[in-house]
Order: sequence, then C-alpha cells, then structure tokens
Amino acid sequence: MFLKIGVIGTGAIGQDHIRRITNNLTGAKIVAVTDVNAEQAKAIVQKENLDAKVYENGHDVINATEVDAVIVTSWGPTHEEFVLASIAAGKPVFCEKPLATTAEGCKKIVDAEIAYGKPLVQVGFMRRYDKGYRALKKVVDHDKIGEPLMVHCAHRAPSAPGFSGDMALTDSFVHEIDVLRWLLNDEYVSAQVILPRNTRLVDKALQDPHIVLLETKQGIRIDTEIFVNCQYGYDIQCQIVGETGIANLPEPSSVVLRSEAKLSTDILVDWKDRFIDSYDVELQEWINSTLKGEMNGPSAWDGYVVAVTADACVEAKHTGQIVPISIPECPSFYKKDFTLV
Ligand SMILES: NC(=O)c1ccc[n+]([C@@H]2O[C@H](COP(=O)([O-])OP(=O)(O)OC[C@H]3O[C@@H](n4cnc5c(N)ncnc54)[C@H](O)[C@@H]3O)[C@@H](O)[C@H]2O)c1
Ligand SMILES: O[C@H]1[C@H](O)[C@@H](O)[C@H](O)[C@@H](O)[C@H]1O
Repeated sequence: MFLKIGVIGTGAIGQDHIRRITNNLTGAKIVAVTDVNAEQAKAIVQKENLDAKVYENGHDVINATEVDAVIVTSWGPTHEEFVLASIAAGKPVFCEKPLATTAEGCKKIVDAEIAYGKPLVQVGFMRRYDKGYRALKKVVDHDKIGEPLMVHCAHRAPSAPGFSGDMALTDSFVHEIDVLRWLLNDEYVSAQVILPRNTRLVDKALQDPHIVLLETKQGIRIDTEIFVNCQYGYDIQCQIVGETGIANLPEPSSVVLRSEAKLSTDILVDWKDRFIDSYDVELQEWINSTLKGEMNGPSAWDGYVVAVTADACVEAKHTGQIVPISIPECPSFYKKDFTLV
C-alpha cells in the first residue's frame, strides 16, 4: 500500500523531499505537484521520472482525488492557507516550518484541527529525528547528568541569502526553540535578546549575530548564539550542563586527518548535508504513521508554541527588555509523552 502524496512548492527543500521519497524511502509516491513556477514543477517531474500530474495551484493538489496526503514546501507566508485547506479536505499534511508566519495563524490551524477531531498536521522540525539530538535526549530522559541547569547553543551558517529583518530569529532560531523544549521536557517563560557587535560582512541594516537567552518553567537558562553569516561552516552546537555532568550534541562524523603537520576534521557547510539523515527519518516516520492513520511527529500545537516564543524573541530584540512568554495549557488533544526509551 502506497501513500499518494501531493507536493506544493518545488523549490530547494520541496525537490529534496520529492527525491528522498522517490529514491530513498518506502511506502509512498509523489502523484501530484505544483509551484507558482510551473516550469520548475514540470522539470522535477521529468527529472525524477515521476508519474505525477502538475496542477495549477495548491488547492487543486489538495482536492485532487488521487492525493491521500499533502506536503507543503512553498514559501512560509503561504503555509497557513494550504494547511487549513488540507484540514478542510480531511487530508494529512506535512508542513515545512513555519506552520504559519504568525502565532494567530498557527492558532487558527490548531482550532481547525481540534474542530475536525483528528490530528492531521505535522510540522517539519527535523532535529527531533537527528541521531545526535535523540542520543542527547536519552541522556536527559535517563537522568545521566542529573537535572539540567543550563544549556549553551550555537546556530551558525556560512551565509544567509535572502535573509531580512528578524529572519535569524523567525527562520533559523525556530529550530532551537522547538528542539530544546522537546529535549528538556519543559516550556519557556521568558526571552531576552542581546545584540553583539555586528559582523562587517552583512548589510548594516541586518543584525548578525544575536544572542538569545531563554528561561524555562523549571528555571533552566539557555543561551544561543545565532550567527548566520559566520563564513566558515554550518555548525550546530548544543551543550547541556547538568547537576552531575555535561552532555554535548555529537559532532557529525568526519575523518580525523593527521597530515602536513596538522590534525584536522571537515566542517559541513550546507544545512541540507548536516541534517540529511534526519530528513529521511522524519519523512519515513511520517509516511509510516500516516499509513496507519496516526500522527506522531511535531504537531500544530508545537508549531504554535514555537511561533509564540519566536514572537517574544522578536519583541525582546526590538525593546531590549526581558519579555515574558505565556504558553497556554496544552489541549488534551495534543498531550503526548516525549520521553525516549
Ligand atoms: N526544515 C528545514 O530545515 C528547512 C530547510 C529549508 C527550508 N525550509 C522551509 O521550507 C520552505 C521552503 O523553503 P525553500 O528553501 O525550499 O524555498 P524555495 O524558495 O527554494 O522554494 C519555495 C518554492 O515555493 C514556491 N511557491 C511559493 N508560493 C507558492 C504558492 N502559493 N504555490 C505553490 N508554490 C509556491 C516557489 O516558487 C518556490 O519554488 C520555507 O518555509 C522554509 O523555511 C525548512
Ligand atoms: O537557518 C537555516 C536553518 O539552519 C535550516 O535548517 C533551514 O531551516 C533554513 O531554512 C534556515 O534558513
């Protein structure tokens, strides 16, 4: 039995997901695609030799009778509309982050899904599927370093083409917002943003780097450096300081080279390579659970909590204040135990 998928948006990650579903994963095939750039949608159908129809717009994909489930990989501002339409059609939908560009938009999706009465939405927070983050979570869940007290993180990218305004927070830092609350089994209560000296290598109007300080309900303090024009590589760091020990996110595996009087290892430069395995695991688990009529991954509620937290970070950046974060009680519809065995 195959899950027949329609893809809305055949840009960078849309094409990647189409390729992995077609060539690496099992249990699904792409039967419909669309993009505002129709030529690009046609090109991927040809390139991957897909037996898929190219539709004029996302709504036609969602409503196509041959489509069982939808993947939304178009630009962020279009996600809300396509996710709401998928819920209205009663079809499972995997939506790349952000779920919606505003917390209100995410809340509308949460309300629509609850009203529909069955979970249909998964958000593309793939770090929860990364081997390294999963190993780190087991250390926390199995009490190997006592209670977590502090977390030090870095989210560095060589460059951020197309970034403007607060995208370092709303496009990049959102991954930490999601993965850290999952890792720590905790929620955020406040955010503060510190603006260090700006790199000279970006337009003066664009702040880079940022330091974000989050506090959780349990009083854990998290500091994250977000530096999206760091030049040297795509480098994701996470260190948890506990009562009795320290746990670090493992580095991606790489040959340790002793050569020419140097000891060296490569650093990845492309986000696609850093999380390539986790995208595979994420989508395979989504396909498997969707075929069983379940929805186990990051939910619309998680997408909403991330949006509320990101909004607080943006406010903290612009006001220089410590901004309280008030996350409403999680509806029972979405309550899950995330402990890893
Ligand atoms: N999880 C991750 O690590 C990750 C990585 C990259 C991108 N993303 C997210 O995925 C989304 C896409 O990012 P990308 O890098 O592929 O961008 P992209 O610009 O390469 O591709 C987006 C595509 O969507 C198309 N599009 C825009 N509006 C549309 C509409 N109304 N209907 C149909 N197609 C439409 C565009 O023509 C483009 O081809 C973004 O929301 C981004 O944040 C997530
Ligand atoms: O900062 C980038 C993140 O590190 C990636 O994982 C993608 O989500 C990309 O869209 C962001 O711009």
